[in-house]
Amino acid sequence: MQQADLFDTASGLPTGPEGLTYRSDVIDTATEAHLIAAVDALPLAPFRFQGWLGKRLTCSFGWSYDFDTAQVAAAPPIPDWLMPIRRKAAELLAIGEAELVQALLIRYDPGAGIGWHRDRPIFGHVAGLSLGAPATLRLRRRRENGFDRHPVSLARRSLYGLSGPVRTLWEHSIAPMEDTRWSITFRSLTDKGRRLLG
Ligand SMILES: O=C(O)CCC(=O)C(=O)O
Ligand SMILES: [Fe+2]
Repeated sequence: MQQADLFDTASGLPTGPEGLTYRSDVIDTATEAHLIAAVDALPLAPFRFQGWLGKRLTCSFGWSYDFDTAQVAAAPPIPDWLMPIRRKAAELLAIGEAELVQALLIRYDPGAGIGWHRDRPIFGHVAGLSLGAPATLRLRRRRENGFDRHPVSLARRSLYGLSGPVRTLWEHSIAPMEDTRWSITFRSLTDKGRRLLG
């Protein structure tokens, strides 16, 4: 199996898929508690899908989006209290913060996860802050004979970024949680997204 891009050629150490970034401890514990309370105070709606993933609760700003509905619609503007997080997300992605026009807030209660998917192609860069229980972001890319896989441990209060190949060629998923996790993800639009949504 060809896995050259998963390893640094000089050191032989794994580097992970290109475009994957990660930063731990981007907020303190008081801010984490404040954000969790703020997310829980939102009108979180159960994802309409009937099944084991249905326990995921979401709220969107900028544009509403859920990975396996075909619908994208205008949503309320991103509130001020999310702006410091958006700034950190933009820093990690090395883009301007105004590019992150969409925010998706999710609560995964025990038993809730998110199945294998790539985010919709109208969206470009993705960055996500993890709150509450730690999780594993599972990454996979189809090969001729199976998959390359790269699990990423998401500590609470950490931020991950997905750009380039890990965003466009790799799928991601999160296994059903045992304890509650919240995530705050931000997305930019691709050229295609800008054409479609203006
Ligand atoms: O909760 C997360 O960090 C990932 C969410 C996700 O993959 C999505 O909403 O597209
Ligand atoms: Fe996703």
